[in-house]
Amino acid sequence: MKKLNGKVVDEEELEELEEEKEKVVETYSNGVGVSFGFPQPDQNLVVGYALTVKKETSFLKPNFRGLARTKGIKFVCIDVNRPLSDQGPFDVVLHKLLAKEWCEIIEDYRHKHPEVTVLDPPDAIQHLRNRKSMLQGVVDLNLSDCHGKVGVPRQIVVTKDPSSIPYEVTKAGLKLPLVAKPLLVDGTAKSHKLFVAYDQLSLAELEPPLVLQEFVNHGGIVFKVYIVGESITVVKRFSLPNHGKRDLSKVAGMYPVPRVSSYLSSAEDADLDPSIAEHPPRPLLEKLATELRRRLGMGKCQITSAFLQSSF
Ligand SMILES: Nc1ncnc2c1ncn2[C@@H]1O[C@H](COP(=O)(O)OP(=O)(O)OP(=O)(O)O)[C@@H](O)[C@H]1O
Ligand SMILES: O=P(O)(O)O[C@H]1[C@H](O)[C@@H](O)[C@H](OP(=O)(O)O)[C@@H](OP(=O)(O)O)[C@H]1O
Repeated sequence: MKKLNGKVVDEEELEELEEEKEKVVETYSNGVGVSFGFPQPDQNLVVGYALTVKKETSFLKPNFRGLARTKGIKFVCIDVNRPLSDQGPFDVVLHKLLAKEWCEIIEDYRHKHPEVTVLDPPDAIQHLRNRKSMLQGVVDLNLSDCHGKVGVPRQIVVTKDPSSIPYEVTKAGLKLPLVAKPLLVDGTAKSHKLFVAYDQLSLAELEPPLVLQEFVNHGGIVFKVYIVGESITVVKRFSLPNHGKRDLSKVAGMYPVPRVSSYLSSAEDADLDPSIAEHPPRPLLEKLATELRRRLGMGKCQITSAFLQSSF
């Protein structure tokens, strides 16, 4: 463990943050249409934030703070060791801390300060902490007549006894290769550690709780779709390459997947086959956004050019 800006971070986290600092980052947010009452530039809006060091570093970058300042938005760090009501006043409280005690503090604050926009109310995002429940709103989407379809890869959840995984996979009829993902999503590096498994036996080496998802060939590109209020932003990222039937007979074992589609993997300027690189059609995105807003109140999803057999 080491200290950064007075906060304790583990070695892996620190390494990631330092790597990140060296990279030039583009801000792709256009801020258009954000619906929770952003002020005109001559007004002031105070956003209190409570974030991990990792999130503060990746999100509150100097260029983003600068852009916000020009729009009259000021970010103020919340001291989690002091009562929240003694701080501020805030127009917005932005937080991504998951501890139970913190969630209770935030809920209490929301009730005492209904005039403050809390992003996000813990109850509203609870289902996003689990890779099974986060897909629930997508599983039963019925987007007919809008230039595509949206679905979820076939998957099972394994909560215990890794030695039973090969049996469970056979029982569910899942086809190899499989993508193994930690079930719980808590913002740690561990929760983003994915593996691709090419044979049944190696599956027993995995550490539950996890989801095992069929690998969906999609041409090595994903589109991340960010929906905030009325605004829909699509970015094109590199992804895992297709696997062929022939490769499969030669490959065995389990392979860790790096953060293959992070913002460092932008494919915006790559020279790609138009059949995989063209953005998903606007009517599909708009319908998807409408449905996600209705069901979840917000949305971020990933879709591929095969649009869209899958949303992972
Ligand atoms: N079922 C799948 N079939 C093929 N590739 C997949 C599948 N699931 C995930 N991937 C690949 O792995 C990447 C990461 O998957 P996922 O988004 O589920 O994990 P994550 O840790 O939340 O990643 P991110 O930080 O990019 O949001 C995807 O962008 C995609 O490239
Ligand atoms: O930057 P994009 O491509 O949108 O991917 C995000 C992931 O989807 C999020 O899950 C990451 O947040 P968490 O690490 O808190 O889960 C988030 O982590 P970050 O905010 O620390 O960059 C990103 O990696």
